[in-house]
Amino acid sequence: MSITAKNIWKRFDGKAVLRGVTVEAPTGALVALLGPSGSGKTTLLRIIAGLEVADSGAVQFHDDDITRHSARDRNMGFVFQHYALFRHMTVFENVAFGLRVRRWPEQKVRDRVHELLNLVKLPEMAARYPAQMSGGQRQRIALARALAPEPKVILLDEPFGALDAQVREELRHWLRRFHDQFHVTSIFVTHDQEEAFEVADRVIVMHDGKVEQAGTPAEVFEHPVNEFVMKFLGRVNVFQTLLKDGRVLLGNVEMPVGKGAVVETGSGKADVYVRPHELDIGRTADTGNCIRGKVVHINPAGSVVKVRVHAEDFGLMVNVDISPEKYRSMDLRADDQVFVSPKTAKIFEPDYTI
Ligand SMILES: Nc1ncnc2c1ncn2[C@@H]1O[C@H](COP(=O)(O)OP(=O)(O)OP(=O)(O)O)[C@@H](O)[C@H]1O
Repeated sequence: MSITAKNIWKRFDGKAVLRGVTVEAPTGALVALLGPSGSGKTTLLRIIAGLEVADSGAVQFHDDDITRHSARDRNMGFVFQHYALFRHMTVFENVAFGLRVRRWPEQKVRDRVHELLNLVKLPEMAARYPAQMSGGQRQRIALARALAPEPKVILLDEPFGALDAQVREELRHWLRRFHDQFHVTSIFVTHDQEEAFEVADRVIVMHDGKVEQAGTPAEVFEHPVNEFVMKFLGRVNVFQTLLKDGRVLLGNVEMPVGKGAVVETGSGKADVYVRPHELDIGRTADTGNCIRGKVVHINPAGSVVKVRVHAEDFGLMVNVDISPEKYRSMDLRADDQVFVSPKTAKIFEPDYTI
């Protein structure tokens, strides 16, 4: 069952927090709403859930307009950041709650609760109370509870936000595998880019009450449509360059931005974006087209080695990511002189100053 929110507007106290937002979660997809705090993700999710009313716009369940349906009639499951489990009820009763509200017969309730506890791999927890479980286990039970009444859509609002990094990562993989098994259409709110990319089939990047870009994780990461998306989706160096005669120059260094109207016809200043892994580093100025600098810091922890280089000629810090092999073979240290060359670069609309 696909779900669509069309041209949603919402104001709080006169301030528009959603400004004509359209999003779609195709049948069986796991879609992430990704954006910084205050971009309107939760408000949009609550409107889809029927917990908040939009000023204008429509919510559709497949081809049915459900804009005026109550939250209860929408039959969607929710999982929130802060464990929404009832403290005074056992795990069994928590999972059974939505079924009892719907007056399921007792035997069906029992069968369904046990089925779900098996699904979330916590069958032995039925008699426990929420306080007797870890945060990660509680969120799995919260998901079991949301799934119990067989909803067509699951809405998750920062479900792992309150957990520590390691548990969060485990739960992400778990959620992804879980989703691959059951394919319930799901919308997942997060402000964590890594989380969105690891879990979702589609990512919708929101900012300031609008959708900036929607697509697969690879599409939005590799082809960001604007500066906001570029900056939001990972670390990036921003170079202030000059457009001149079809060239994009940082001093004498030409930025390999490819062809396009901006470069062909533009002049004046323009920001150019280069991800740390799109820069090469060497001890000599082999290509000639490189930025001279001094290594100020090296962080070798992780799958890439993060090198910070001070480019004196331009008065800027440049972040370069290199492989551990390259780091070892160069025997790179702080204070070494290096030459940094861009392998590829990206330019958006220029900031004309003429
Ligand atoms: N009930 C409300 N009354 C007034 N303002 C609200 C209400 N709910 C949300 N807002 C405001 O709407 C804006 C969007 O909030 P929302 O919670 O949707 O953003 P978000 O992207 O989910 O942020 P976060 O990641 O911090 O939860 C914020 O400026 C917030 O203060």
